[in-house]
Amino acid sequence: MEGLVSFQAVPSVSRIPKFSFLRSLDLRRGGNSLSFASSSLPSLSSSSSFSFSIRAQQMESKDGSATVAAVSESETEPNDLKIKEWEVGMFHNEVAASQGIRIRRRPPTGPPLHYVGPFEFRLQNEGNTPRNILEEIIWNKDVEVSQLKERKPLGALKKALENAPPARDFVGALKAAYLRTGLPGLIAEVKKASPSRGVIRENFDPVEIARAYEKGGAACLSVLADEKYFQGSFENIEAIRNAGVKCPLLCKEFIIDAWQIYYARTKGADAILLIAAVLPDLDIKYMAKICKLLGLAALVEVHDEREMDRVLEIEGIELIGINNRNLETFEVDTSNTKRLLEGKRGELIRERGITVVGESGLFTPDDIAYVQEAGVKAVLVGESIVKQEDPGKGIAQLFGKDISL
Ligand SMILES: O=C(O)c1ccccc1NCC(=O)[C@H](O)[C@H](O)COP(=O)(O)O
Repeated sequence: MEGLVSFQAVPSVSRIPKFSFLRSLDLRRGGNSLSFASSSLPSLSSSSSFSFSIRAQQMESKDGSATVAAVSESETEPNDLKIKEWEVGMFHNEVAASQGIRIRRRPPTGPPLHYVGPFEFRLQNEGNTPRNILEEIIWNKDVEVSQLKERKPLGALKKALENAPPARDFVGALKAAYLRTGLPGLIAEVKKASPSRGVIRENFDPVEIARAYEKGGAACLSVLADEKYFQGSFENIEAIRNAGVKCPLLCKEFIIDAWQIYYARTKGADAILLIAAVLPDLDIKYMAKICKLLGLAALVEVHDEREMDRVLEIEGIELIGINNRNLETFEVDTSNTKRLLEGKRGELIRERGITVVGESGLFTPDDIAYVQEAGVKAVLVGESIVKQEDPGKGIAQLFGKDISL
């Protein structure tokens, strides 16, 4: 029988995926679909649903089962590396899913093809398309970073660190601003465009905007590095730093690889962003350690209670951002900041002296007062100030007074 047969399967074996099952796969008919039996199926979270397509001559026995047996090593060899890469990606996704992370990492080249005798298998991961904008950004970042890493290996970056300007105290600058003004320290964002708003500022000169922010009383700056979705760049960070702007700089990038942290430092960044919706706990721990080593601050961003609880479990976190924007849906709700700082969580944060940053959707003095009342000592603001003709004056409007004095 020639044709395309596909079926859904939700394997429950919990361990690192191994593809030895390909060497002996037993396919059985179950109703109008096919089911399979194997003792060594890849371990997947219960939410994952994998469809297997089989395009081949199907051998059927009388009871409706089809058995694919014993494929030699030499037949699988060309595909082995891809399979391994895919396994690692799947394992990462499984760990992430167990921590409530919905953002999956990109399958390296799509799922690998498997040739088993006359059979050809492709494991398809729900069509291999990102499920939301954040996932799409992360999948693109994966490709981008691997290309950049080839051009500038970590060894070269470590060497370049010797010529990087010294890291400045990002958290210290926020605390000093709070003490000086009695208002949340401002991280003013140098942001040309965003996926939710499109182009926010047409005549975009990053250095001019950075200078205006500094003059207007910003404590620190956040500079978008992502090119594809935000029209930012690492060169903007470098240009602002080289122009002599004194405010410490946050590299606003989607960090998925420690390499990016070193890269940000070589460009003059003083802080980086770690997004809990994207990074499993171990990655956050590991990356926060690298930041310490390089003298960088790590702003760990959360959006919901589960992410906040995960981050509070990690020792040594000094700076937490609460994003009011849901990065999967773009929905903005400033009451998110308040909700996440209520009760035990707020107590723990105060006890530990963690600085909390209220992020996104802040437009008016009332918005600032609202998140300050909720417990933040800093705010991260982009759109409302960057779109003003004079972004420095935009700051005065946002706070309802001149905070530069
Ligand atoms: O801003 C977006 O559309 C966006 C989409 C997907 C991922 C991240 C995104 N933004 C990052 C931010 O959270 C904001 O740039 C930052 O908090 C400032 O927000 P705002 O003051 O609302 O510009």
